[in-house]
Amino acid sequence: MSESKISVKLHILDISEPELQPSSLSSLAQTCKTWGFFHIINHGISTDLYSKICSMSNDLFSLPSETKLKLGPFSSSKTYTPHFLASPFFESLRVSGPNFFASAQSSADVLFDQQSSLFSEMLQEYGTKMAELSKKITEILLMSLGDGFKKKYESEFKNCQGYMRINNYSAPQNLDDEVEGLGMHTDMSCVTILYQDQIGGLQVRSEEGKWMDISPCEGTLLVNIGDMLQAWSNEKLRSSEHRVVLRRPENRFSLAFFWCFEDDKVVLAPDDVVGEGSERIYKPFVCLDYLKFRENNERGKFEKVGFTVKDFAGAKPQVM
Ligand SMILES: O=C(O)CCC(=O)C(=O)O
Ligand SMILES: [Fe+2]
Repeated sequence: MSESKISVKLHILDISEPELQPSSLSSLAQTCKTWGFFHIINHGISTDLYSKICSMSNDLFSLPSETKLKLGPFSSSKTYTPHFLASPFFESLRVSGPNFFASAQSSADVLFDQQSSLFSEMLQEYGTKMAELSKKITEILLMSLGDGFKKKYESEFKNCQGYMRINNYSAPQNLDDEVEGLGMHTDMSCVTILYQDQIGGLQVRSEEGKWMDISPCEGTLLVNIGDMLQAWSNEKLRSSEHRVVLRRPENRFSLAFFWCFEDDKVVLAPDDVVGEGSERIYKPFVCLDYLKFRENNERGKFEKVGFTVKDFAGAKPQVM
């Protein structure tokens, strides 16, 4: 499967800057149209918080399968995705906002014998910070679309909600070649903020269909555009296909935060976003209907995707 070990060079956005230069905004817009991925620096999350969450996550995923399976996918809580659903190497735990503490604690209560709120407190802190960052990032992305778009935050994005997935990739044995840890997919979010550890393996698919590595870069977080924002921006922002390949006999840890429209939001690119003389690429659709489509469709299922928002709401029929 080894196709490419070429790393892509992505725009780096300093999120602490109070005012961005027009050149920085236009470079961001270009990156988002071409790759849909960029790095952020000075995000204010300490390495200490990541080490702690990573170590807690190790404890959690080391529990026996029977214990973890009490959380899903066939239990009522469905917060746990076991091995073999997305890939033999992938498992994850979902923690939902806005009350990340309560969500994490309800999983911790099932998993751990000893009562402790440390895990949930950390995830509450992380979730809150990620929600703040997501708001800031969305506003900057709106500004990158052009003058006057920032004000759309209030009317369109103020009810966005976040959830996160703690992802654990187990170490592949007998590595002659790389293996797929997480199959090709697009995210269903508006934006995703991703922390990946130093193992590497995340890849983005170029517009020409070539897989490019996104190498870990210490101190940065990775942001990518999801399907909701691709549709809302009439493809001025791209939701790129990505995947994870495993090349090293080591465990890999990542933490993905998804910032999404509320379930009953009708996604429709505003006229001024579409622009005069351009066609609207997507028909209006209700967010939850798209999420269900992805969940229920064999070809659009969870991480294994060939079927996304364009197939669901594209104004023109897709050539299959
Ligand atoms: O583990 C990673 O680096 C990527 C995870 C991912 O793409 C996802 O959870 O949607
Ligand atoms: Fe993803």
